[in-house]
Amino acid sequence: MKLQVAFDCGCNTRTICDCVDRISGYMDFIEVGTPLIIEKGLSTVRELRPRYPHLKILADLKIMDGGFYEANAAFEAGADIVTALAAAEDATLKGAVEAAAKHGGEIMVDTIAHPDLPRRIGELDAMGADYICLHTAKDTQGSGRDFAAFMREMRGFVRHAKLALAGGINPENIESYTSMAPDVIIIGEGITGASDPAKAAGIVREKMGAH
Ligand SMILES: O=C([C@H](O)CO)[C@H](O)[C@H](O)COP(=O)(O)O
Repeated sequence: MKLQVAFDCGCNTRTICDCVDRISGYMDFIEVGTPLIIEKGLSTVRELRPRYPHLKILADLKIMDGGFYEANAAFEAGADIVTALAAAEDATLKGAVEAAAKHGGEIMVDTIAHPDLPRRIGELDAMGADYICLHTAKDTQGSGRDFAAFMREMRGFVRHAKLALAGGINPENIESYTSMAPDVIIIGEGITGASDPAKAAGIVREKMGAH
């Protein structure tokens, strides 16, 4: 089980490096988050690439159109994994998968807000998504809904792709997610927003165990 740490709002290359330098022993993937890419483009990916050759870099583009072009740009900047949205057209997702094949990279398809996941997950698997991410949107995290239960139901539809889980996961609730045996656990604020990110990452890694 891999740990992806997401760097989103208010981050920049310096603050990411300050945090990664303290927690790199606990983590596997650096996520350059969507808000950061909207603010700074792909420059953060370019700056982080040479500094962390041992960590995978995921560019959270959440591609909705222009699949080949946008994914290709992120791989050229140095990303190992690029995200696209399950709600995109098949042609878009196939283009992103094609760009990944060109660069030896991978595509993570984010199912956020998709209305018919049981059907779409099967199609994503068939299109060659490397990862399928079940994702609770930041804007719904406080709604009181049991998102872990929904993910547990949906994870059964993922047959071939690696499974990633994201959205509101933290050191306190992580067992509800590790119990689904995902390939990747994605955590943003639960680590980056903690008063002691190294302590939070250590607890998370311990609870992820030897998986
Ligand atoms: O992808 C994300 C979100 O859509 C904002 O761009 C986050 O990186 C992901 O949800 C993980 O962040 P937390 O919910 O803070 O753990």
